Amino acid sequence: MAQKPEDQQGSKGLPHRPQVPLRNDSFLPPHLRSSVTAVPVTPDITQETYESDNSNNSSGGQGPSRGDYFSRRVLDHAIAASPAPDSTNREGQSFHNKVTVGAQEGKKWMNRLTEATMAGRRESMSEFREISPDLALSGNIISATFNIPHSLKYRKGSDWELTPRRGQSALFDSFSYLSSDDSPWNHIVVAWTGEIETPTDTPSPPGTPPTTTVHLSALNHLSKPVPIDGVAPPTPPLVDGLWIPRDDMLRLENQLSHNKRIKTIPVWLADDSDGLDEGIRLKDQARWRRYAEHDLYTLFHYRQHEPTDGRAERVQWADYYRMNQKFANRILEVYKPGDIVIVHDYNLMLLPSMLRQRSPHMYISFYLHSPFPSSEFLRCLPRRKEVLEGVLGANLVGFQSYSYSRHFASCCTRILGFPSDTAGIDAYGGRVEIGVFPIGIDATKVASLAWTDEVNTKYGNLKKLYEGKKVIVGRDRLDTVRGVAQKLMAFERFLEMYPEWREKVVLIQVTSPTSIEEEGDGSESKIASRVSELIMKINGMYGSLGFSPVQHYAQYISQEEYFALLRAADIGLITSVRDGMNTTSLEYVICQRDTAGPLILSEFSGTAGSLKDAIHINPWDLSGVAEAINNALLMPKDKREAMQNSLLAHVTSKNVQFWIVGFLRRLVNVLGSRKNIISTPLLDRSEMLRRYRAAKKRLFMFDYDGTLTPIVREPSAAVPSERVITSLKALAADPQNAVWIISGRDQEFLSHHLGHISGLGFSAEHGSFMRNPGSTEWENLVEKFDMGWQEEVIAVFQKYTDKVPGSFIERKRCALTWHYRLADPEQGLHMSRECQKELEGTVARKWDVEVMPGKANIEVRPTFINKGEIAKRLVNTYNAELKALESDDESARKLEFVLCMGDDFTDEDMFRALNGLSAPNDGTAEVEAENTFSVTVGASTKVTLARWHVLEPQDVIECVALLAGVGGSGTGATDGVLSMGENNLAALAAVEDHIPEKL
Ligand SMILES: O=P(O)(O)OC[C@H]1O[C@@H](O)[C@H](O)[C@@H](O)[C@@H]1O
Repeated sequence: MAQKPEDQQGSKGLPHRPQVPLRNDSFLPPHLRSSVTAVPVTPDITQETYESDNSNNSSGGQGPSRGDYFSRRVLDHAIAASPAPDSTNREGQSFHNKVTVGAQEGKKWMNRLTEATMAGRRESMSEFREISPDLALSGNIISATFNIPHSLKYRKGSDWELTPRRGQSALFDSFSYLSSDDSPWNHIVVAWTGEIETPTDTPSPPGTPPTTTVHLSALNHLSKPVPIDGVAPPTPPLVDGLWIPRDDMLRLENQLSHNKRIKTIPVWLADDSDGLDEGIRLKDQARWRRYAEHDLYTLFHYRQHEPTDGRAERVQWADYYRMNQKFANRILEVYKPGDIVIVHDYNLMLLPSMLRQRSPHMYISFYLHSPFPSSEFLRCLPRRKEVLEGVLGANLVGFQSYSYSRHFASCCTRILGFPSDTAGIDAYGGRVEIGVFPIGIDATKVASLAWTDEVNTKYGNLKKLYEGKKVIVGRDRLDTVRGVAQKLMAFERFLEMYPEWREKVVLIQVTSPTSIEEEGDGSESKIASRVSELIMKINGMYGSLGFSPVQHYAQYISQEEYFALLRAADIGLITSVRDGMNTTSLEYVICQRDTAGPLILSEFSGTAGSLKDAIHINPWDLSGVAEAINNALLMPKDKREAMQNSLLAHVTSKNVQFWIVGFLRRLVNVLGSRKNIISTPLLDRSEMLRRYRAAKKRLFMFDYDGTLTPIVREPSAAVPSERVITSLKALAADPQNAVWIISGRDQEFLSHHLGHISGLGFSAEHGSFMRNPGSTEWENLVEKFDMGWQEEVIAVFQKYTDKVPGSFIERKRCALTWHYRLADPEQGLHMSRECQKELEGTVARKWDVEVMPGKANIEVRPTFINKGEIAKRLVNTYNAELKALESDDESARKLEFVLCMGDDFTDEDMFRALNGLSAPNDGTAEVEAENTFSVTVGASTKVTLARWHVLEPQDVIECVALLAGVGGSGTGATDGVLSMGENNLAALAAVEDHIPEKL
């Protein structure tokens, strides 16, 4: 196999050579390796048609509930080179006049421009490795996308017929680039076969009834042409399945994996596709796209279905889940450490976390090609949590525009409760970065396709046909979000408002059928009839016998016709009411390089953010659009050219290569920086257990909220579970143990919920009150402190309570807390920062009190008393008692084991105190460092003074249960092991054996 440029120059002596040989077939699944011979040539993907679904890259056609499967995971976890074309040359002519029109010239011009653009930044692997030198990149990229880039036709026993798939041209062009010799990466695509078409009768598998013909259009009713004029095309007969024997499956895999342009590994989807030993039976093939297209696509474009009883949704969700799982299985067959996985679009939103679960250190990114709605909309989706959590398995999540990324972050905060900012989300103990990467097109390819002889002829014909007329061109898919009806209404308004243009302007609207299973409720035929009605009305009102102002083509058109049309236009009109990235608008800009026809673009298109020089319109404001059309038609040439130059420079420089390379650079950066951030090690439970068992006197200090119980919305609802009570009881019952709860909670709460465990000691309100084990009396440590500050704090808290709906004040005897857990999370956080600032600038200056931000709260308490002081006091007291025993054994004169666990800012005082008490490491410390386990509950990336971390309260409880010998943890790890009551190695090994599984 041909080597990439960099491999040929292995002598470059680069510090990080790929560990996996580049460009060999070890990257393929085993059964496809070394089968390079006799591979039939498949069509070049660059020759794909532009006739349909191409207008919007976001929607290119393409179980079980989450439980706690993911919560327990650990995430360690050109303008550039060439100047923009000048608007004038030396003679003062326009740049465009300089360019000779004609196929060859046009191609050369565009090639020169793009080559210059790319020249300065052709990537090499070493460049990527320099971004993050410590990253072990293999040089391989696995792209996961829903459909393979080909449509498939199957005939038993012969080679498969592969034709380029319609739509998603930008994405497929990015695949071509990554797979080409211009890119330093090895690239492979993992994708579903898509609905397989077969024109002939096929045999049945052994023992099953014979099957007959399967027609694609029978399987996905929405992929058939839309009956725009009320005449439906004939429907092919429905059949019950297509059987593909194993040999033919392998033949396709071989063809796809040796494709000249893009190597693909197909994902086979069928009900019983687990075995695949004999072959595969395909029945309702469209089912695999149903959930994504019916539920996600719709909602992401701000459209909602009527609520249902959920039965159909459950089935579709199960298919979606299984489909994502099949992708994960397929990827893991080829994945090697150091490979980068890029998951594309809404069909595969569960895939990142499914991969993360099975390969915690995988480099995973996710890119959403469609819009992402605001949390107000997303929260209507019954599976909102699963979908968000699925994506959060990625290291980097990319969006088309800033507003989509902002919505995603805000959904993660509002729906999942994860802290987020504009750059990322803190989730599952790690950081998921987000970024904006507007997709581009392959400008060189489009330019070369748009100036062929055939296109030139068609262009000439069109110009002749519409001689003397101004031509407005629209090309959209016929679904509700493309705004075709809005466009027609605006055009009608234009003819009404500006009668001088009647009979002088024609709107050529090409409408292709949708391939999206979006509506399922007949909306697609409703929109088709609405479009027909509007056209009839406009043509009836403003047309004549010899002229129709709207020329409507409800069909796929050829690539040549498409480009001829874009070139022949005086105005490009895009009125989508919502779309991710509109590639037609980008292709229009290329096609207008000589004629500079203005582009009128909906502000609701993701492209609007990048194409600043287009004329932006609101498709809902019909008079505004009409006005924009009139202005565009009257626009002076120099203004049009200036706009065009700027747009063209943007489209050619921010092309598809720029997009994918930018995305990869950012990903490599994110992965590299991940290594440098603070990482507190995960608690070594076997080491802790060993030390525990060896110790004669042990001290335990547990925080309460967020440590022994999860944080809940209503503070009073944070009651200890049965397992917490049983484990604490067992631990405290051991006379060698001193067990304390050190909390910000008040005496009443602690006494009420845990006071019955007589062996427990308590410290309430961050150290203000103490109750010794075995006692019911509380000692007041702040008795002598002036509490005058409380009224001032309450006044400030009250002000914020009035401003933030859902917030409230918790008055304890000493400490005061303002909670915003029930408030809007973003407003709550913002106002809590204001509140903290205000308190620090006023009350805290006057009184000796500390203002502490907690989890969705702010607390104020006297400075001199804190949890750290209590920790010191306990260690000193117990050590003093041990010394008083005057044992001969030196080690028995001090605590031999200390475990302290907490989750928030206030617990850091305990960790700080213990760090002080366990130093120096020369035997003179109050407690030896190796016997001191300070553990924070939360991410390994959290800034903490603790030496260890665990992820969540559940882990704390399992630790307590492990030490106390309480079984039934659900892992079985401790069952029957500690009850042996002996410190034998076999028992310990048994525990250790189970620990990795648990962690
Ligand atoms: O110190 P802990 O146990 O984490 O508690 C912190 C805070 O948690 C909150 O939930 C309580 O309402 C407060 O009263 C308390 O101070």
